[in-house]
Amino acid sequence: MALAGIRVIELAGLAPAPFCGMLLADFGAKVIRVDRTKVSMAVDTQARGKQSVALNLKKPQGVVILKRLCLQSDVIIEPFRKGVMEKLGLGPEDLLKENPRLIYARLTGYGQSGSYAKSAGHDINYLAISGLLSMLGRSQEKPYAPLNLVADFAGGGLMCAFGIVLALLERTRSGKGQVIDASMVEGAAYVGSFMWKSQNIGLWNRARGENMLDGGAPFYETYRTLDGQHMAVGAIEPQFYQQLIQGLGLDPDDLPDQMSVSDWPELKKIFTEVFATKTLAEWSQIFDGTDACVTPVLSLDTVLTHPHNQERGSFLRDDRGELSPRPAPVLSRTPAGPSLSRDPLIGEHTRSVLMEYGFKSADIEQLLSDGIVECNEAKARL
Ligand SMILES: C[C@H](CCC[C@@H](C)[C@H]1CC[C@H]2[C@@H]3[C@H](O)C[C@@H]4C[C@H](O)CC[C@]4(C)[C@H]3C[C@H](O)[C@]12C)C(=O)SCCNC(=O)CCNC(=O)[C@H](O)C(C)(C)COP(=O)(O)OP(=O)(O)OC[C@H]1O[C@@H](n2cnc3c(N)ncnc32)[C@H](O)[C@@H]1OP(=O)(O)O
Repeated sequence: MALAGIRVIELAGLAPAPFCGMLLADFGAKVIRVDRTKVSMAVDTQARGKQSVALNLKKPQGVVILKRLCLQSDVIIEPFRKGVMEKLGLGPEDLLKENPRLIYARLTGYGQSGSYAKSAGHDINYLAISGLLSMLGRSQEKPYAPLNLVADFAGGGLMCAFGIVLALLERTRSGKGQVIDASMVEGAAYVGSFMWKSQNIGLWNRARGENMLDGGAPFYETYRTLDGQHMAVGAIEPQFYQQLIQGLGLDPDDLPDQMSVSDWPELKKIFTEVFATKTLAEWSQIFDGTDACVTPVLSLDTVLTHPHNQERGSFLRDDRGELSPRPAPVLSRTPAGPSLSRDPLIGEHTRSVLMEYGFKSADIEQLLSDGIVECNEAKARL
């Protein structure tokens, strides 16, 4: 796998950093998640392929252990508010001094500088400050955040993983690590570059929800079917739009022009009425194999049974039968090899990881009895 041999220390966080760690693990990195002690249940739902060490960083010995782990690792991902790591004596200066090859990734909402740097926040706040939230939502309605996909995952976890891979690549030339300041506000805005750079071609001239790609156009919309499901329509280009009209059984001569914006509401009404006359299966049969750009809106439960997804093996089931997306993209020689085993329990690998990093058995027992680290091997065997 592409990242085989890379060791990553991921300090446990909420959603973006765990996703970043999972991406690296899927592509072969050894990812050790450092959890707090005295926590009963992991909230990391993106723990595929990771190991867990439970370590109390509020104790000086805990800090020493983390430093030792970082000394023999390639990457650390920290998901805390600005200043937290420095307060613990684990800031970039401390760790890079000891391991100049270390890549120190700081995944935060607002970045390491600026007046918001120390403020709490979540995806919706970062999306708001990025400018993008103002563009998301239906006509005449308030802005609407599309789950926590854009800032947490695209602009946050994924962008941070990109930064880490860039830094690893650069290190092969310089031999040096570096600090990555991954701000979700900036990551989200960057993912949205198209929105800034396409303003001068008139794509966003109208109010929110009234443009071509934000729900304004009848040919870029979802429609309810007879059986209460939905079809997605993305027939932008005239030659594809023509196939949409044909599939709907409409006569183009009876309809206003595709690009007549003032007629869009009327055209939407017509499409809505027609889509409501057939089931999702019937519409799929009509449009599959055409270039009308019309597809069924699948649920998380039905993706697996769709022929295209089945043919490509786009989703996988783990040992417990849970379904999730296969890692993307697919590399021809060194594809990802996601773990199919259950997620780690908190502290399940404390002992084995510490041994691997050179700690002696007796020292580990002492750390356990002092409450600096915790083990959950017994629970894991149940
Ligand atoms: C929209 C998403 C978030 C969705 C997440 C939800 C899925 C989950 C959120 C709450 C969860 C539920 C809840 O936990 C209750 C249940 C728990 C149960 O176990 C499971 C079920 C639950 C219902 C559970 C279910 C779900 O998991 C939830 C609903 C996002 O937007 S995520 C993005 C958030 N933003 C960032 O990540 C940006 C950077 N980070 C920050 O800005 C801050 O970290 C943040 C997120 C604002 C949190 O601030 P907080 O004050 O809590 O922390 P920090 O200031 O960063 O400081 C961390 C302190 O912890 C100490 N520490 C860290 N590691 C250790 C250690 N190993 N040992 C000892 N101490 C440690 C560290 O030193 C800091 O201490 P100080 O405060 O003293 O400096």
